[in-house]
Amino acid sequence: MSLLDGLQRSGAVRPIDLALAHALQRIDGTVAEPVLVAAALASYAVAQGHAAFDLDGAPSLVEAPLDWPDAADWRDSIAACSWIARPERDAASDEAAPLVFEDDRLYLRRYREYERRLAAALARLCANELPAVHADVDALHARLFPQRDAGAAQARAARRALDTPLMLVTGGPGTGKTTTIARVLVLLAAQARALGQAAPRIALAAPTGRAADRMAGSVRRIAQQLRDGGIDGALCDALPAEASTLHRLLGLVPGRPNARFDARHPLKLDVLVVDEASMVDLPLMCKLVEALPVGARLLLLGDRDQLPSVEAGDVLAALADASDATPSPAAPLAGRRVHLDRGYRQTDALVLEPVADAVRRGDAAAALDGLRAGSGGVQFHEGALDPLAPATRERLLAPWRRLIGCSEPREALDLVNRSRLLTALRDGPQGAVQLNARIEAALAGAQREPYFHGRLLMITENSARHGLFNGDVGICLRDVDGAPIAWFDGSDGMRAFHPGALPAHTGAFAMTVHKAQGSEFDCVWLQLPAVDARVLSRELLYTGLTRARSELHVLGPADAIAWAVPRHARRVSGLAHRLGA
Ligand SMILES: Nc1ncnc2c1ncn2[C@@H]1O[C@H](COP(=O)(O)OP(=O)(O)OP(=O)(O)O)[C@@H](O)[C@H]1O
Repeated sequence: MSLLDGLQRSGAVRPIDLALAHALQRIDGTVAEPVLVAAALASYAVAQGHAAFDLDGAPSLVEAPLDWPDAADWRDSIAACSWIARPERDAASDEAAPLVFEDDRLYLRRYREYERRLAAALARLCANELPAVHADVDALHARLFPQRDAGAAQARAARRALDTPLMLVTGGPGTGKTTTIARVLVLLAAQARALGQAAPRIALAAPTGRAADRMAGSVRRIAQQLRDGGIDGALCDALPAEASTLHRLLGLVPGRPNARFDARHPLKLDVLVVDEASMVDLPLMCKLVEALPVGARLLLLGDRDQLPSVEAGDVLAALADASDATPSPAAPLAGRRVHLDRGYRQTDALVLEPVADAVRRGDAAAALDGLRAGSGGVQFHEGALDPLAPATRERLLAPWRRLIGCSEPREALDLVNRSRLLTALRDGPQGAVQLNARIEAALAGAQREPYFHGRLLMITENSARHGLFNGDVGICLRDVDGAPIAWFDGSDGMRAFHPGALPAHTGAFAMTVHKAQGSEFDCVWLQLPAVDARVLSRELLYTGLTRARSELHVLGPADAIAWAVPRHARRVSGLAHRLGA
């Protein structure tokens, strides 16, 4: 049996990946079989979140015991194929070739172009000349960041942000990224005033609606604190009260490839702040940076230890690596990042840092010790494989049961958003689908209705027509006549939909950690699987743990910690290399 047949029979890759190989075979019967297989894998790699297929990575990309070609032979046959461009050998190599082989990575042309365009756009952005920081602004900086040891990294990040058009601020939850950048925006307003310019046009954006709402809420709170602290109100007015999703900002409509704003029709702003940058994928980051007008500033906030974007990328990690490169003309991002590592959040109860830090560092034994010690709001239900078992059932369901007596949509949504069951997997007994169904059955009780009072819903597709987007969460409530209505949060208040008219959606009491990226909950129940799975990674565990604000329950075998912590959810990408790392 040929390798291509073997790949097909294994069921490990998608029909569309094989279709690319078969199309190539039809066009040119002389294309060697290893090349056809590599083409299928280049397509499959993108679906797995990689920008390209790394030739040495076949066994870890495809879960099937196949006899992979010898790496050197594979390389040679790819290099000899006229359907694959080789820009390193021939800069003008065929623009029409569907695949590009570069740096030992095989790309679908489109993704190689996204990487190349993003690297070029970032280099252009970094080359923008900025006026020198005015003395008044330095004075205000000193006032906003009184030099205490604890806040020194924040002060440094803010000062650096003033004199660079691109700045990355990385750090875990509650390390003060938003606090720092909000003060930077006040300083930029002061700089414009000192130079006799109009106040800067500032936009706040994030990859998901929830993350955008959370950011806007934080910035509004910080603006008020600054006003209360005696900072000039006119400067504080420069802080936007709202934030939008990146899709809305760019005018990207589902199903249409082109954004309303792009390099030829740039965004009308001077400063763009993007939160949760770890969730931004390669195509979106490319479109975003290209759409910035000349002279604009970009401030990226994120936590590189979290899961990378679902779609192709791991852009934040690449940018962070590029910012750590030795300064040189080939490394435009060098020195443009500050990492904040001290947590400030007022947690009353939750002491998460020892466990989260151990996971981040890759120390499984320390993570397990921290979980077992179980102090400060962290509880490890060691060996528990079913959160609905008697030991935890009522504690898990209690906050959602309270919804029965609640008829006010916003109050109900706030209540239900306080607690969430997160899973590593989607399917199987410890997966989100089954657990959610069982929770719904327990809560619906006598109602036995699919859209029972208090059911939590999550939208799973983008629908511009409804103004509802993948990941939006809403609540079903019965109206006075007993008819079910689904309520979703909107910028103008709660919006009502007939459940039958909603775009694709699912129940959301239990959801995967992937779906919970960008959200936080007072209480998180994190169910780990009984058996190892490839999605179980250090980043997944870290992201799951850090969604909790005041109470965290981890359920699962101790082994799950040992499986997850050594495994990285890293992605194949050439972006850092293009930026001199
Ligand atoms: N230097 C500081 N001194 C005291 N408190 C601080 C300091 N910096 C931040 N905080 C407080 O810590 C909390 C978290 O800050 P902030 O929201 O800015 O963190 P973040 O890194 O943006 O968090 P997230 O990743 O969740 O968005 C806030 O309550 C803030 O007031």
